[in-house]
Amino acid sequence: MNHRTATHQASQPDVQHTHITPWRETLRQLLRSAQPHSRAFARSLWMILTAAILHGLALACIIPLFQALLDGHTPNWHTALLWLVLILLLTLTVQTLRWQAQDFDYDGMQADAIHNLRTRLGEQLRRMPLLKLQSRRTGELSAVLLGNVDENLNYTLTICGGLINGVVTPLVSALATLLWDWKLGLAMLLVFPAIIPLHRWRRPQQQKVVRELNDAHTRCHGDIIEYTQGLAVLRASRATGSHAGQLQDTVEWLERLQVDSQRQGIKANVVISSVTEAGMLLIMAAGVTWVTQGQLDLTTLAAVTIMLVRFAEPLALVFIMTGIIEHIETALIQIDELLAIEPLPQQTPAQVPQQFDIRFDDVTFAYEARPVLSGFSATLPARSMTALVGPSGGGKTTVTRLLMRHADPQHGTVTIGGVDVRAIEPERLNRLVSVVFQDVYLFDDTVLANIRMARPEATDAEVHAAARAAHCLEFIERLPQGWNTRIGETGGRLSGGERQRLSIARALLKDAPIVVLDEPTATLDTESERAVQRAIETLVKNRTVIVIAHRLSTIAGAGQIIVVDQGKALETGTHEALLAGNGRYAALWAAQQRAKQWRAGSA
Ligand SMILES: Nc1ncnc2c1ncn2[C@@H]1O[C@H](COP(=O)(O)OP(=O)(O)OP(=O)(O)O)[C@@H](O)[C@H]1O
Repeated sequence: MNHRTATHQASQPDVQHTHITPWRETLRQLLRSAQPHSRAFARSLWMILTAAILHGLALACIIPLFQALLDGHTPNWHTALLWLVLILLLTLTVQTLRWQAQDFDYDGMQADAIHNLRTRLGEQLRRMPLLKLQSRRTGELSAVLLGNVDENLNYTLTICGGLINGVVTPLVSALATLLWDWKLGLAMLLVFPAIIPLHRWRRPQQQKVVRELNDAHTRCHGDIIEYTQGLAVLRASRATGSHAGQLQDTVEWLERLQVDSQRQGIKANVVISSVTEAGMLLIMAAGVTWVTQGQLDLTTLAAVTIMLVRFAEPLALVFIMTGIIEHIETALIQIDELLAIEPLPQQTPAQVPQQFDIRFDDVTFAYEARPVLSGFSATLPARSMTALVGPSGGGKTTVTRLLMRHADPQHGTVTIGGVDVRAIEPERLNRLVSVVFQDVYLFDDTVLANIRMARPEATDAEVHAAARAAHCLEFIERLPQGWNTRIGETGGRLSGGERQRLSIARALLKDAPIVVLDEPTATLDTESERAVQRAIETLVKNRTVIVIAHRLSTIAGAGQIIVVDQGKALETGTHEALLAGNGRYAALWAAQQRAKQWRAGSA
C-alpha cells in the first residue's frame, strides 16, 4: 500500500462514530432543500402517501371481490360489481393523486428549488470570509456546487415516492386483510417486524459507505481540477508522472470504495430480498395449511397471492431507495455545512471612511493555531506609498489580507481613515481597495470584458482610457480581434507583463483610493518589468499604496518602508533613514547589493 492510499484509508470515518441521522431529520433536510417550494414538496409527499394508502386498500378489496365471484355456487354479480367499482374508483384516485404529486417536477418547482439552492450557495461564496473560502479546494467546492446539487436533488420526489409506495401500500393491504381474515392479515404484518431490524442492521453500514464514497468523489474532483490546472507547472518540473500517480491513487481509492459498496450492497440486498421472499413464501405456506385444514377459503388465499405478488417487488426496492436517500442526505449535509459558514460580523452602524490613511493598531492574528502577527502596529499615510519588506513568511501578505478583511484579527484593530474595517460594509470596502497580484487571474471572456469587470457600469471609452493609461493598447491592438479577442483563445499569447498590465488597467478603472501591489513585477524580465513599472506609476498617483516587495531596489523611493518580521513591524522609515539606522533593513539591503554585484561579476 502506498503512502497516499494509507492517508486516504486513515481518513475514512469509523463506522462506530458515524452519526446516524434520524429519518425525521432526513425528511426535514429534504424539505429544506426544496425551498422556496418546501410546502409544495410536502404537499406532493402527502399526495403520494395518500395514494399509497388508497392503493393498499384497493389491493385488499380484491379479497371481497374474489369472494363475491368465486364463493358459493353462483357468483354474486351485484356485490362483485360494487367491489369492482370501488377498486376502480380507488385506482383512479390513486393515479390522479400520483399525477398531481408529479406537478412538483412538471411545473418546474424541482428545477427552481435546485436553482434557488445553487443561487444560495453562490451567494454564500460571496458572503463567507475569503480566508475560509481559500482554505477549500476549487474542485471540492465545484463537486458540492454542481455534483451534489444536480446529481442528488433532481430525483428526490421520485425516490421518496418509491420509498413510500414500497412501505405503505403493503402495510395498509396487510392491515385491511385483517378485516377479512385476521390470521392471514397478521401473517402479512409479521413481514414488517422482520424487515425493520434488517434495515436497522444495514443503515449504519450503508451510511458509512455512502459518506466515504461521497468523500472520495469530492476529493477525486479536487485532484482532477488541481492536476489539469497545474499541468503546465507539472510538465515544466517534469512531475506529471508523480502527480498523475497521486491522481491515479485517488481514482483507484474511489474505485475500490465503489466495488466494496457494490459488494456490500449486493450482499445486503440479497439477504433482505431473501428474507422478504421467505416471508412471502411463509405466508403462502401458512395460507395453504389453513386451506387444507378448512380454516381459510381458497378464494381468499388466491386474492392474497395476487396482493403479495403486487407488493413484493416495491418492498424489495425499498432498500435501494433508502440507499439513494442516503446519497441525497450526504450531499445535503455537505451543502448545509457550506451554507452554515457565517460571514464576518459587521459592526453597526456602518461607517464610510472619508480619509484613506491606514492604521494597524496592536494587531494579533493566527491562522487557526499558528500565530503570524503579534502586536503589529503601523500607520500608512494617505496618498503615499508604504512598502512592506522582510523575510519570506514574516507576515506581509497577512497584513494586506487583514486590510481587505479576508479575516479579522484576534486582537487589535485595522482602520481606514479612522474607521474600523469591521464597520465598513463589505461591498464598500471592496470598492475602496484595488489589488494587483503576482498571478493575474483572467476570465475566459473578451479583453474588454476582462478589464470592465473592475467596474461593470464603465463605458467603453472609460475602459479604453484605463487600458491606455496602463500601457495596454500596444498589445491589445496586436491581438487578432483586438478588444474583442477572448482571453481563452489567446492562449499563452499574453505574456506575464501583459497580463499584469491588464490587471493594472482593471485597478485604474476601479479607481479605488487604496492600492495593494503584491510583488507585481517579481516574475517579469527587465523589459516587461519596465513596462509594468510605467503602468504602476500611473496607478499609484494620489493613492494610498501598500507594496509588498522582495527586491528592495524597486521600493527604495517609497515614502515609507516597514520591515515585517516575526509578525511585528521591526523598523519603519524611509530608505535613507533605515540605511542610516544600520539595522535589519540595512542588512537586507547590503545582502541584496552583494548578490547583485556577484551576479554582475559572474555574468
Ligand atoms: N491561509 C493560510 N493558512 C495557514 N497559514 C498560512 C496561510 N497563509 C499564510 N500562512 C502562514 O503564515 C505565515 C505568514 O505568511 P505571509 O504570506 O503573510 O508571509 P509573507 O511575509 O507575505 O511571505 P512571502 O514573502 O513569502 O509571501 C507563513 O508562515 C505562512 O505559511
